[in-house]
Amino acid sequence: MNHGASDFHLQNEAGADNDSNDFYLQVGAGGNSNSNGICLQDGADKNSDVASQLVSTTQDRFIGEGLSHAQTSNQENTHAMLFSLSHFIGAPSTQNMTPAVIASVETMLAKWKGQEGREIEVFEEFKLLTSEVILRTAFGIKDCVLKIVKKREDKVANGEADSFGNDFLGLFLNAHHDSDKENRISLEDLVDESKTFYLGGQDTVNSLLAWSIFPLAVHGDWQEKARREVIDIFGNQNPHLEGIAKLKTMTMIINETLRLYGLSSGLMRRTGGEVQLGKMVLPANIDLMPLNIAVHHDPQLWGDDVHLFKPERFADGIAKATKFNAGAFFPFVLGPRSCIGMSFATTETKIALSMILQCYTFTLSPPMSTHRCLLSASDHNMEFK
Ligand code: HEM
Repeated sequence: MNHGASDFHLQNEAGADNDSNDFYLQVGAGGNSNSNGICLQDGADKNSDVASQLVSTTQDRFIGEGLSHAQTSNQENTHAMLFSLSHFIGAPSTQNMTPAVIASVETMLAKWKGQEGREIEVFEEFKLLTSEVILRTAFGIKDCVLKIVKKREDKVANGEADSFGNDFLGLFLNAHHDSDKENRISLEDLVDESKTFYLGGQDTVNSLLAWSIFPLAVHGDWQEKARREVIDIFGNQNPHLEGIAKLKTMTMIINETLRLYGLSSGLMRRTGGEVQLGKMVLPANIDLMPLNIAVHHDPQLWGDDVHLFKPERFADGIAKATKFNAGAFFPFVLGPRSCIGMSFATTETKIALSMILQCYTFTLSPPMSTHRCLLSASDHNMEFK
């Protein structure tokens, strides 16, 4: 379902009262310059027309059997990959990625300066940003994966380098050359994983950024709280990992954004054997689609204000917000097939939002009236001020 565009009116923080510094940003999660639509219920990877075509028609050819599509028959390899990748994408790697994210956000902000007074399609801007980040962090260079693989292998073989590199591709190459046959992945898998990471790292963070900036434009009080926290922690300096870990208000905002505008509406699962689900007995080999969006919008779990943007529900952490119901909040899924890019995604989002908040205030721009109708019609009761 596509909703229309959401436009933002940004003010340069340095000259917040100066009209000449004002400019408009437009957020359209549709990723399609014609529709500029925001989709409240579809998955992030399905938000853009282009992405949904890929998912529905060319996914296998394009993505192949990357981690996200690995079937249970591949699970041993998948688990081996998951184990090492989780470690790579988890805490240690956020240190490696921080300078790359900062450099990419700086490029974006420099471009915004030149665009003052004009409307900017923020979703497109974030798409470029996240694409650049993933290329810098995941592959280092933009060339064809196989060409890079060959180059790196040659270097290690000639003794010019002692490792395949510190990025995702280097990790995949290590797995490809693993001395233990059980853990080894084929070259084909390596290429598929690279494509999965490229797509996984781009559309998802792009959407999270666009959806996070949206309620902040609507709820100026939360925007101000977030800015105060950012300034308290970083001042006017670039974000650093130690400070990112202290961004409590921003974490609450991101969690509430993921709850309300979660990027995936449901998850495809197949029963491996007969299984009891509550009072139901499900036979083997049937497809299920647990709807995380339904759980995230269930008033019995979250209260009557379930449709309102209220980051304060996460003030004492996820456990308290969910009344200790572990299955009530799973934007990155729970269990062995959970998202391995979670830490990467949230860190990138926090860096980008911090740097935007340091420079600009933003409000919804006049064309948002269309959205007001759409949003209230869709029972989301967004409070527009
Ligand atoms: C806000 C950002 C993101 C969200 C909300 C998100 C959400 C999810 C969800 C819901 C799944 C489970 C899908 C399923 O089981 O059917 C998943 C899996 C996955 N995600 Fe993410 N993701 C995000 C960012 C990323 C990033 C940045 C990367 C990579 C750099 C990534 C890589 C993956 C991979 C490889 C899987 C498959 C894991 C497996 O099946 O074993 N994700 N993600």
